[in-house]
Amino acid sequence: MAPSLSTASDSWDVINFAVDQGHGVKGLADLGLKTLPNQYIQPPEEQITNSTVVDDDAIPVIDLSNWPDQKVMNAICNAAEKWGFFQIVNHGVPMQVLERVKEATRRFFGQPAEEKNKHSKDNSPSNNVRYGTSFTPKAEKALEWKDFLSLFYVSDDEAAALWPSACRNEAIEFMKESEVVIRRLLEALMKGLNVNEIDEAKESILMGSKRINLNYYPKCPEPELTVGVGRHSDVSTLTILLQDDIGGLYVKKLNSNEWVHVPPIDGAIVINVGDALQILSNGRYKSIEHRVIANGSRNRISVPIFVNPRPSDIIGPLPEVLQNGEKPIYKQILYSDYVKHFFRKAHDGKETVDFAKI
Ligand SMILES: COc1cc(/C=C/C(=O)SCCNC(=O)CCNC(=O)[C@H](O)C(C)(C)COP(=O)(O)OP(=O)(O)OC[C@H]2O[C@@H](n3cnc4c(N)ncnc43)[C@H](O)[C@@H]2OP(=O)(O)O)ccc1O
Ligand SMILES: O=C(O)CCC(=O)C(=O)O
Ligand SMILES: [Fe+2]
Repeated sequence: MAPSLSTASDSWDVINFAVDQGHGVKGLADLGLKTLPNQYIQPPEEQITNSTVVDDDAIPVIDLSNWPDQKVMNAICNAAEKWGFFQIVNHGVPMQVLERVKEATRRFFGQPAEEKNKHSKDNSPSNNVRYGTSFTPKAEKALEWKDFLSLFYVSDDEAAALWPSACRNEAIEFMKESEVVIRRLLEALMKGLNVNEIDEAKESILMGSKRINLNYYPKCPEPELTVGVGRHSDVSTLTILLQDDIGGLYVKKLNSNEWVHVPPIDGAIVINVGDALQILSNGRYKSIEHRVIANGSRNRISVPIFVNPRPSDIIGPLPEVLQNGEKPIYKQILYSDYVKHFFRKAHDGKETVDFAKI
């Protein structure tokens, strides 16, 4: 049972309640706490302050309505090189699909903790379905103010058997409806690297597996002391991110200490390059650090689809990128080793990609 607000202000086991019993930060927020539990207080250097945020610059917004258009393809490659992040509009994924998956996310997290916790690491019958809170609580010095459901796609049959019914159909629909645009983006990015055909092997490395996460950031007491998600880059090839209208995602500008906000645009999808594509492109396309603030007045949701190599793929700089004598800066690595390395430690900015450096 959840503690009362008066119990909550005494010393009680926050970790046991939020992590082990599966109440998550939503459970903490529902208690109406007035102060942030100590376990969520981030060190000052990780707290997000206005001093490093700039508002005179923004990630590109790219209109895909005239596909295929060389100018648009160039804009995609330039954005991937200079920002690692961009937004797309007129992308072809129907608005109703986007609305349905956002609604399903709210429905899943609106359920009682006992229901959500059936999908926790300890209770889920499969590693492919995981409900949790923060990022990797056992390895973190300070927790993050976020609950998540992470769904690794294997097949429709497996999803029908294992994914939570509160959001299963909508999550699959979003994944399927975004396939065309994912392929287009990857084709454009590959052309920019002199890869003119995506054969079977490249298809596996670029988009052989997918994971969809549903993220829930409840409103937070003392939001300035914590983070929604700490500084990290994604380990994917590309991430297709749907956010609601609240805002709070910040992206680090290349070669600087400045951060820019990613403003919510109705109907837009945020795209970012992940570590796998940075490695495949030998550093040409940038997997950029990003983070999410906690919000003191409203709940926020987001739904990233991580497009990845298959776990069994070996990834390294593509031969086409090295054909003119360019030196590889990354070694060949087994993708699942890379991902395990990422998941076993707390968020630490761009450190993960060093694991693959020569
Ligand atoms: C959650 O908050 C996040 C997430 C992110 C994610 C960003 C991405 O880019 S996700 C894309 C990742 N790529 C893939 O999923 C495709 C490839 N998949 C694999 O290689 C494997 O499925 C695997 C992920 C490595 C799992 O392999 P398995 O053999 O089953 O290994 P395990 O022992 O189960 O897991 C290893 C280790 O990782 C932890 N873990 C696994 N899955 C998740 C998950 N979805 N979320 C969090 N942690 C996970 C697991 O607990 C294990 O750690 P232990 O300490 O328990 O050993 C970005 C930002 C966020 O805030
Ligand atoms: O919630 C967001 O806007 C971004 C979340 C994120 O970076 C992630 O899940 O990898
Ligand atoms: Fe991310």
